[in-house]
Amino acid sequence: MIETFTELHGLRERVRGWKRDGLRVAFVPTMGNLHDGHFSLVKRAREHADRVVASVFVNPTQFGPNEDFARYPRTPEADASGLDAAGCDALWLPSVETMYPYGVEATVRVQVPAVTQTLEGASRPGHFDGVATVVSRLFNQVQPDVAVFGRKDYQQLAVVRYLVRDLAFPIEIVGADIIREANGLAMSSRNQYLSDDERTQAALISRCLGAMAEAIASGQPREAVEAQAVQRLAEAGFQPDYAVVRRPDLTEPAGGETGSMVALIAARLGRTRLIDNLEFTA
Ligand SMILES: Nc1ncnc2c1ncn2[C@@H]1O[C@H](COP(=O)(O)OP(=O)(O)OP(=O)(O)O)[C@@H](O)[C@H]1O
Ligand SMILES: CC(C)(CO)[C@@H](O)C(=O)[O-]
Ligand code: BAL
Repeated sequence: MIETFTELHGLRERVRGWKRDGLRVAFVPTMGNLHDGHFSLVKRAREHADRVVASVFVNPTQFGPNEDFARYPRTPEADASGLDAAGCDALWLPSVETMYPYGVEATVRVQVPAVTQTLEGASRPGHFDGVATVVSRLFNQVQPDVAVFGRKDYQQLAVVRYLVRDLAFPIEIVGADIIREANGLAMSSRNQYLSDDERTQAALISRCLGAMAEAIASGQPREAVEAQAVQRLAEAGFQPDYAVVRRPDLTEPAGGETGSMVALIAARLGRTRLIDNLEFTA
């Protein structure tokens, strides 16, 4: 049966006990309202460790002033039973006061400038400072051997890899594949904001990513492929923030370059902002 911890002392005692017994501990950080994408991370974590801790914390410092912090779906009971069924051993469920005991505004901030100037970092100023700050705190609180992050948040995974490297966290980072609905829509807590019609429409994002990958692999120029994707999304009623092709490290590929690539899209549909990506070889 999963154990829920709301105070740091209890969580630390439990994790220390496991480590004293020579057990390897994995960590899955989330913002809750869990779905099969999150549960796949727990299963992945299980493959890498003897015990799994998940956190549910809607982190105020990664939301912009006009974003959805207040209305972000919060479902702690359902999250705990879903995590239990997925084989998670402990749930770390801190309040904002427990996470930021000296105040949200006054807290030390962690920045990862190398990968946060573009894409999500440009569309959501300050977002990755909040992510890097809370992930650093969470890593120090849980002190796992391994942590699992979804590849859906592709740039976030890059940020976390930099963080671990530069701050020398002794934690192995595992990236887990994107879990999708039957129509191709990447699972996401924010899909809850979509109406039934929008949910059907939203599958266009993954189809656009597939078309971008095919077009690049067949030698079409990157700028034209990106512009076509933006146009297709806009014509279908989306407000695209970006539709781009990048190298795996998120730098811009040269014209005609081949090898590993990633196509990334962020677009608003009604009041919902969606992101998705597709890794491919050109
Ligand atoms: N469909 C998915 N497949 C794989 N991993 C996922 C998926 N959705 C979320 N994750 C991962 O789960 C972790 C927690 O993400 P988070 O709680 O923000 O969920 P989310 O569904 O992405 O929410 P949001 O809608 O707010 O972006 C992150 O590492 C994220 O990449
Ligand atoms: C990593 C994370 C839990 C930090 O708040 C969040 O950004 C998320 O859910 O992807
Ligand atoms: N899934 C990334 C967290 C966020 O959008 O704030």
